[in-house]
Amino acid sequence: MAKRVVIAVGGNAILQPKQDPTFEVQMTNVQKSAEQIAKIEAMDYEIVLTHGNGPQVGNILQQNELAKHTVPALPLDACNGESQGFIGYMLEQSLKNTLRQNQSSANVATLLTEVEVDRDDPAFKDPSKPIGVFYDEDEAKQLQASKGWIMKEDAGRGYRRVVPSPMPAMIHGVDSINHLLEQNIIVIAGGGGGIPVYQDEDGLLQGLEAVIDKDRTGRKLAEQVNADIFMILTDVSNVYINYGKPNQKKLEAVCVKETQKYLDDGQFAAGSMGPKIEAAIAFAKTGRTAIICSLYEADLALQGKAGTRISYT
Ligand SMILES: Nc1ncnc2c1ncn2[C@@H]1O[C@H](COP(=O)(O)OP(=O)(O)O)[C@@H](O)[C@H]1O
Ligand SMILES: NC(=O)OP(=O)(O)O
Repeated sequence: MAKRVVIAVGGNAILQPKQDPTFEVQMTNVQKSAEQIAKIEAMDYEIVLTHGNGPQVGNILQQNELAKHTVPALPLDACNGESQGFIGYMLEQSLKNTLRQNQSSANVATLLTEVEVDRDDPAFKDPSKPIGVFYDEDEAKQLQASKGWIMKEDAGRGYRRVVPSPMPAMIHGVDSINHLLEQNIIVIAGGGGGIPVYQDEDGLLQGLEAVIDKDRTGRKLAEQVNADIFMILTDVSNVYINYGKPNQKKLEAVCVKETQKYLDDGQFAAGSMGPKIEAAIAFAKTGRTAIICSLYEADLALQGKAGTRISYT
């Protein structure tokens, strides 16, 4: 029986911080990512693919704000939906073309995914999710004063606007995902962490203005579709301790207890590797394996030849 993997691709797979955020640039990046995902498909895995949207949803929000005097602005949950749609389109088309070239019989489907969160999640009072482009300190101060945006420093890379980022509690559409996987279809779901929603007093779904972390949603998705492996693809080959220092050491196979200790010791930056490690630990606690590795070594990592593997013991 084919093994099931949930793969979360990082922002760099779609747009790198210094790149111009044109559609063409993002499409070129996505095409390279699709070639890597197709290698995993060729290894006979059932694949659920999820992805970030921080730069894209920030840019959509800004487009809305700039045009609001002529076209009414959409709320952030609708912007999340837009970003799922256009990133899903780029991924789906690139994957279909690559699979066709590889003469694979697999197909691809993108699902718009709502994710339930707690309306009273404390994250709504403490925005922390960086979105959109980077600014220097002076620009950040000006934007904070003129537009009322909340600006925070993002992992040593500059200042960005931040929005609330509640925890994902329940992914919608898992039955559909399971059905598609059984039909040899790669499913793109939970993009941008999913569209945050809650159930109101009448049991009706309503959108919320927030951006969920895609690694957290990826982990939840992996649990809900009963995946064998949860994989986070990013722009470093491994997780390191003492990262960036002369004595940095790469982690290859680590258990939950050891990884938790490094996390508690502050080895993983809050806005970047920290959430990935938290998600990986949470998944590994279910007794299955989480992998963090480079997008370009994903196939090797699944064979145990690259990346960082986090297991319960
Ligand atoms: N301990 C660590 N080991 C490896 N990378 C780390 C560590 N701490 C921070 N990082 C940073 O995490 C980055 C990946 O996180 P992030 O930029 O959020 O990725 P993505 O956009 O791919 O989700 C790496 O480029 C690296 O600079
Ligand atoms: N939603 C989300 O986590 O996006 P990024 O990975 O691009 O920050």
